[in-house]
Amino acid sequence: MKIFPASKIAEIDSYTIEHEPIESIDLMERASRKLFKRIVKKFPAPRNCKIFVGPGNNGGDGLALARMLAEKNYAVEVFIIKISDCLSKDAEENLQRLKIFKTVDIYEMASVDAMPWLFPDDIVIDAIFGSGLSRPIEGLPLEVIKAINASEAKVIAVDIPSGLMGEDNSKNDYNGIIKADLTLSFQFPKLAFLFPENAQFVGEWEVLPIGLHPDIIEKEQTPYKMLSREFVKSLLMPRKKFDHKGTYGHGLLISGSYGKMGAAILASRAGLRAGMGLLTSHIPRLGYEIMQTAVPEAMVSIDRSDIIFTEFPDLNQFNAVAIGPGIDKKQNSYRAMIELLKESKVPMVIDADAINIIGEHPELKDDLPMGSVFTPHPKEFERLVGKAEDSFTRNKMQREFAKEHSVTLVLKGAYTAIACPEGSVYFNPTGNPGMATAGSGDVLTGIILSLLSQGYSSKVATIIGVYLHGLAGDLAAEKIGMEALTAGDLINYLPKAWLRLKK
Ligand SMILES: NC(=O)C1=CN([C@@H]2O[C@H](COP(=O)(O)OP(=O)(O)OC[C@H]3O[C@@H](n4cnc5c(N)ncnc54)[C@H](O)[C@@H]3O)[C@@H](O)[C@H]2O)[C@H](O)CC1
Ligand SMILES: [K+]
Repeated sequence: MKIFPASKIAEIDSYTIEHEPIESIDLMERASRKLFKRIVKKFPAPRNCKIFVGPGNNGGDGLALARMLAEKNYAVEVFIIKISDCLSKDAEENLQRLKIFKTVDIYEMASVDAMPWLFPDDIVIDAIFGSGLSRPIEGLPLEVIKAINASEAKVIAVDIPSGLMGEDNSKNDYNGIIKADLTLSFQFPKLAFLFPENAQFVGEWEVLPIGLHPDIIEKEQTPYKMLSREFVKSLLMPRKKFDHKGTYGHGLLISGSYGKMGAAILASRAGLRAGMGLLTSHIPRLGYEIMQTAVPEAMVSIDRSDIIFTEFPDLNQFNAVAIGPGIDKKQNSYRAMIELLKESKVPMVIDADAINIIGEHPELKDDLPMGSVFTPHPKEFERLVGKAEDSFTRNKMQREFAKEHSVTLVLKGAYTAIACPEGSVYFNPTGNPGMATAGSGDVLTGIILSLLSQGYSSKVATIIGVYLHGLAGDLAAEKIGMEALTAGDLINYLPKAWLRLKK
């Protein structure tokens, strides 16, 4: 699913109005009907609804919704916040349509003194500003937003919480943003919903399709996309009858050190479960028996060092390489890393301390093999790319890094973001907080290595890998809960994740 910047939404709207064709007031009616149906489904017993309305079409949606709820016998009060002298054309039309309902009290709020008391059982509908917001909120609407946020009422935001910018909130005033319990977004999520610091405003969010024109959605370009099962499934290569293990490639995994052999085991097991034909695990000498016992399917290559990574086997036999899980960043590992980057001609996954080594020695960035994939968590990202004060800026830095170095750069977290060399960013919807556990990243590295070895491009291997990893986490959490989930469970649920993905 594409995610468009707020600035493009008016364009998509106008195209729909002209080419469907549909009157703009009818498009508003269709959108509001979707809101109405969703709200009634969520709160089937009529509740007191207090609807706060702004001057634009977001306010128009609120006014149309008020009429629909009143028809269904919900107790509705409408508060039109006096922000400008007139309402938008369609909002004005909906105000006239609403006035016919004598059961609905309509108040014009010229000052915050007219703010009603909000009870915990009330439903507050936030229809103050939508995608047309152009600057931080001040004055009367700011006071109203603060009062709503101070209440215990359930808050439902129409399209986007008022005050939140669709993308860049780096200069916003956080006091002037509605804190919604539920956000019902028209047709697409907004980019800002995917950033952790905005979760306090967005609450849960859902997308309501409102029938915007498919041609313009197809034609209009955007760098931001949300992964879906259908899309990820369409990227899979089918297995054929006469395939043999050579068909699915041979991966080299460089991992483990003294005290961290678990990372090597997890990444190796995950790699095999993700379908690679052959795996060679290169580990320090102390890990030999551990690996042979825990992962009998893996071949083992032994480092001359007992405890760390200092060398690697002949690379010619491998289709892909991964380095990082559980390695250390000792001086000798850094030296071996210089050689590895120079010699490798196949795509590489670079994770954990391998990222930190490059972060500490930025000149290594000039030797990255084509098709490299980086998988940092936020702290490793900071060491590699730099510090950002907010997620939008971080996302921009991520995109620029991916482009400049021609790499795929994953930023792990809720809605893991995958930035590709050509400038696009894919956000992943699978996964849950149960996966915030030791070894989860090692499993991801193993999976991506496995897919690269099987011949998927770096971009596709990363997309499938990230999606599958999160899906395994979701299936595991469904069965055993989030608290008890460990990285090993992610591997155990990989088979089910594959089946669900291919269903
Ligand atoms: N395609 C769709 O998704 C549809 C969306 N609908 C709804 O329309 C709004 C967008 O409406 P728009 O009129 O463009 O913008 P707003 O309602 O957000 O209001 C903008 C209004 O306010 C002024 N303004 C902007 N920022 C400020 C500010 N900080 N302080 C004061 N005033 C401000 C601006 O100049 C405008 O006058 C979308 O979110 C949906 O809810 C349609 O109903 C259906 C199709
Ligand atoms: K809103």
